[in-house]
Amino acid sequence: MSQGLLALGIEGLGLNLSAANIADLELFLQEMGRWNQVHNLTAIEGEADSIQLHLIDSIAVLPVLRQFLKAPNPKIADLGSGGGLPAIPIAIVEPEWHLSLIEAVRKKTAFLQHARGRLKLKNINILSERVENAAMHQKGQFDAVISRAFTSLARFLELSLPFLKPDGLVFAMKGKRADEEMQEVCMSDWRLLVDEPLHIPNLSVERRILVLSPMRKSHPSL
Ligand SMILES: C[S@@+](CC[C@H](N)C(=O)[O-])C[C@H]1O[C@@H](n2cnc3c(N)ncnc32)[C@H](O)[C@@H]1O
Repeated sequence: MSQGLLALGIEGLGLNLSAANIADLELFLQEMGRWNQVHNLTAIEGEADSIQLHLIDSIAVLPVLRQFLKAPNPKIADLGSGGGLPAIPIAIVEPEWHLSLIEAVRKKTAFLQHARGRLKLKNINILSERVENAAMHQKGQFDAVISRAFTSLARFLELSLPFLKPDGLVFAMKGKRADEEMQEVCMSDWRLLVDEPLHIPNLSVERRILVLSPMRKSHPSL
């Protein structure tokens, strides 16, 4: 087992990760690093540990997801998945959950397909298209929609709505602009269930998770 993620304090998240989980997370990081050099998948640069910190950031939301997603095999859509964050780390740690990764840029979805094969992940599905398009053929199918660094909160909520089952929830991973972004959301359309700070070991920037449910319980065109 590599010391990389352990040294960065991944165990401090209290997720009870197995040795196999950590090995798979490390393998994902290696593959991402390798593809990044050639294909410039992410804008992540600089300090050697930065990709690891993005991964830890992605799984720090798991306690909140576990608290709300009680069905045995919840279906989750990750909008604007990029190089697979947060969906791939979540899929590694929660093999019974089903994740659909929606990403418009083909070189990114080529990497996601590669990672799926390399990690033998049977619980992810990759949609190489725009979210707006995927919404038309995936209506009302998801227990949850999540995103990280995708778009403004108001736009994310608007794009999420068609994907949600009647009791579906939206999980927004946000930074310090969350309050500003909340101002743009029409709160007669959405109920804010959770707004919690996330503590990410070794990451000083502010992280928050917002959980919202739509007031209108199903999409009008369902
Ligand atoms: C800043 S990246 C974040 C990627 C990843 N979620 C992360 O946290 O590293 C935003 C991603 O959203 C994708 N994207 C933006 N608008 C999109 C749309 N309408 N449909 C699908 N993907 C989109 C971009 O191609 C890009 O990969």
